[in-house]
Amino acid sequence: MYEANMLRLSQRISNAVNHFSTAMMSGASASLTEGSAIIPFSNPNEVFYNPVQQFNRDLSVTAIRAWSETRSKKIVAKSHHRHQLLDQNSELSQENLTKCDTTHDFEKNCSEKTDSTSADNIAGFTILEALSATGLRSIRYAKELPNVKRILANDLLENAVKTIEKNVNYNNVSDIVIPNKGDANAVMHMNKFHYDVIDLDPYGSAAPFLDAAVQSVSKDGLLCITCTDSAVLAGNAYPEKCFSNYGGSSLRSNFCHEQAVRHLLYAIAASAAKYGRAIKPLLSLSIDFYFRVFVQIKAKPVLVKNLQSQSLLIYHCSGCGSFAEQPLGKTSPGRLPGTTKFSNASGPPVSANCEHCGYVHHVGGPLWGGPLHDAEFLKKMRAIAEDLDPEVYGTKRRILGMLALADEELPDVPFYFVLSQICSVLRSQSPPQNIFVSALLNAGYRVSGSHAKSNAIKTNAPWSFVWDVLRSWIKDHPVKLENISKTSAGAAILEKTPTAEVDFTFRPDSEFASKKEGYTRYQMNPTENWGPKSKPGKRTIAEVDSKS
Ligand SMILES: C[S@@+](CC[C@H](N)C(=O)[O-])C[C@H]1O[C@@H](n2cnc3c(N)ncnc32)[C@H](O)[C@@H]1O
Ligand SMILES: [Zn+2]
Repeated sequence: MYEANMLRLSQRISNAVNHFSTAMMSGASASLTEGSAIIPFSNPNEVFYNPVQQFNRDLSVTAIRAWSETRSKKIVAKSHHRHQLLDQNSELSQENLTKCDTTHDFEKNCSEKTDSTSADNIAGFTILEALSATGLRSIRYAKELPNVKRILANDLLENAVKTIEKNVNYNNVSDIVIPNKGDANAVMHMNKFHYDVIDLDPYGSAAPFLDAAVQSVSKDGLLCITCTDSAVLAGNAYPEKCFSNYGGSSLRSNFCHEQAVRHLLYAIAASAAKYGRAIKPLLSLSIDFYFRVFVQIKAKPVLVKNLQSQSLLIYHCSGCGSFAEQPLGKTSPGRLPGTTKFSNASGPPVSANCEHCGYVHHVGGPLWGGPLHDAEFLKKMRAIAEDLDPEVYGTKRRILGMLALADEELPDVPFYFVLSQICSVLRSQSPPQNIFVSALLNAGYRVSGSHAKSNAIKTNAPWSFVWDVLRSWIKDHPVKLENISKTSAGAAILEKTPTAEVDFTFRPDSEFASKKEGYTRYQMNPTENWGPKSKPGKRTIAEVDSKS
């Protein structure tokens, strides 16, 4: 199944790019089809195109559809409610009608109000693609998203904007997509609360654009944000750079990919908070070499108060890899019913040295500690994805796989460990994953995988129990003590005898549901040079070919 999926994906990339490069070499004009868009090329160096990001674009079309359908439903429900209120008070309705007849301005206002309940106006929304390159994404949005009213396809470069114009005309979407030359930040700062959807897909980090984006997006609008600077966000070499770009220090850890997503969400939330806006992450993913989040912006200052308790530091043991969260704030019920009290959290959750192995902790963060995804949104998106035409959406199976994984993640448990990696601390063979998971479930703990890493385990079980499970396993599957250094973290953990009863009886629910659904769950890098694409002008046909 996995090989077949890989082959299909490689073939799609190869077909798209071969079509392009073969025609180029013969001097003929060439075009590339992705989704419903066709992009003609005359020179591979003139613009940016990264075929491996088709997943990002397919996923984004699906996510924006899910957001817009939910939004339309809410607007219709609100409008019905308003009409019901008006009907109940016929006197007031009559008064309004009379005023409409007599006052020009009010008439206009009334007709706008009437229009605003018509199906088109209710669902219509605007998009800013702030860093557009070829316009491919905007063209796909125009063709594939029902009810999109207007899209501004913006780029800083003259050449890129010319290409966007050419592509927009070629695809007959000039009634919807407006090419624009401008600095993304200037465009957003000049249009506060303006765009219903803002898509940021930069080279590297989106950090320089966050402050403008959180202000330019409309109330309940959607931010779709990519970051490809994974060395900063998920690596351990640049904690200071992560701190300056995203407001939190990165750590070397097995959970670095989820940590990266949480750094990005924290940076968006911290930017938004300054303007009385709060974030609601709808879907937050670590994908291949980049991160992509879909975040709704709520213009409710009262929600901003939660940011302190939704932010956390992470203590990570340098010896055994165990970790503990330190929330920065605490909420509790206020004195008056329905109110909330906000206060500082108590801590720290660990001592200077790890209680399990004695090594020191490193501190990372602050980062976003709230949920990564919204369950309702995932349900909606999965339903939409089920109906996608695989001929148009070449990455449909992967979208379904990724959404299934995201959907089963424990929403209130940040981070995860990888069984083989904690076993290597003890120089032990890994128990089968389902047996290990069964032991946690049998003890009453919750367990899930993570979309961010295959074989990851998220659990609310305390580390003391996790180590006891492995100590109990080792009793029946002994390790060679001579292979373990006396000063190692593993030796310190194995010195202790297990105190908890561990029941390894197999549980059917230890097999994660997403596995059974047969979708592409974890994509391996299918091509050479898999990664972010270089800027235009730096590529050759050979480089483009090497993708095939
Ligand atoms: C990674 S590409 C965008 C790819 C595109 N979104 C897609 O899906 O194919 C980044 C683009 O951002 C543009 N860019 C870089 N800095 C910018 C800025 N400050 N304002 C507007 N555009 C900018 C670059 O010219 C480049 O075309
Ligand atoms: Zn430790």
